[in-house]
Amino acid sequence: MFRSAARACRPRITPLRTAPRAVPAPRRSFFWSSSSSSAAASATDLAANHVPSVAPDLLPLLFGVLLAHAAIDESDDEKTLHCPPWKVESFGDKGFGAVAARDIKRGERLISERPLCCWPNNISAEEAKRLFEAMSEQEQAAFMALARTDGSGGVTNLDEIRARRATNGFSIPLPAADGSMMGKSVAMVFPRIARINHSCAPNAAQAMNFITFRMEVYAITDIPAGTEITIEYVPSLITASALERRQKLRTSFGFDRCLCPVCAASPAEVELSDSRRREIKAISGSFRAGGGNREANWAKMTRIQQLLDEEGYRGLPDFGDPSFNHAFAVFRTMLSPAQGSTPLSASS
Ligand SMILES: C[S@@+](CC[C@H](N)C(=O)[O-])C[C@H]1O[C@@H](n2cnc3c(N)ncnc32)[C@H](O)[C@@H]1O
Repeated sequence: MFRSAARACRPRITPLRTAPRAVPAPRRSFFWSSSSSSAAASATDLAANHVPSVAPDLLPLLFGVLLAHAAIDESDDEKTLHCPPWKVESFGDKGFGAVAARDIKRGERLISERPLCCWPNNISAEEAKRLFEAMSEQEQAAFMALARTDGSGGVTNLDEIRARRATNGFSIPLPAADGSMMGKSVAMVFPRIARINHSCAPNAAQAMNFITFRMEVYAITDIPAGTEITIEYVPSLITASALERRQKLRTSFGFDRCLCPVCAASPAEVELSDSRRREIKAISGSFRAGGGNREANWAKMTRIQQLLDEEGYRGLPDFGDPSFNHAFAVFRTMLSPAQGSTPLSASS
């Protein structure tokens, strides 16, 4: 199952789309006693982005209503909703994969897709069967058409339903009402996105949009027509050696041998890649110890970026440390200033 959710499926939390109705200024009436001004003020506060108290047995119904009415992002067009710019082709040992059907520009959204199912991460065979049987025939057919891994990792010896869920599911942390992550993750399967294979130097990235309840995939490089579109399944691979990545992919997905260009390169190139990733790990880890002046830190970040470039890694890396991830994202923003301006220097 995709474990990349914590970073790559990072939900984009934005305020509720439906603007709350303006609450009139409290007026004295027989509803409010003269001593109720504080109650009136807190009611005004509540109206802005309030999550109502809901009786538990109404939750499934309300969730269904919210899903049915969740607005489509205005920038979603028919293509990203229904017809992604890729063809599904066979890639031999990797099974099927997604190939760009036309030239794709960096930053393009390739798809915006609702999950086929949204299930607990760990379920028994009986529970999986029950949930599967509750799906429509069309949903069941789409689900069963997906790949199932028979590899040697964590997804062996599973029944047909759970094996498909494990091979194709994203484990997605749910956001809390205040925008923080609740820590509880659920498994979601997106039938078109599920055809995208993994790469340790991907050209696309995925993110869950909880407003539309759709997974979105973006190109992070230009992707020429005929090129395979890939995403990263597991977080923090940028600091892992080929062997460590193999172990992580085996445990999470049951595929033993990553056939991406980084892992399938010659032994000498793999060794070079390992040494770059070791250095990235060492430098990013050195920030945890704290200290260092701005110039030294800038130099370290610059070195990491150089190593990433040599590695052909175009995504925003997950170093396994949220605060360093954030610092590096800020560094990247400073590296690519608006056109026409001068990059900020270490001393500025
Ligand atoms: C979500 S599916 C991807 C689509 C799948 N190839 C298909 O035929 O539908 C994940 C499975 O694809 C295969 N796969 C994906 N990326 C791979 C890679 N880099 N190397 C080898 N196999 C890969 C593995 O069997 C993995 O369990």
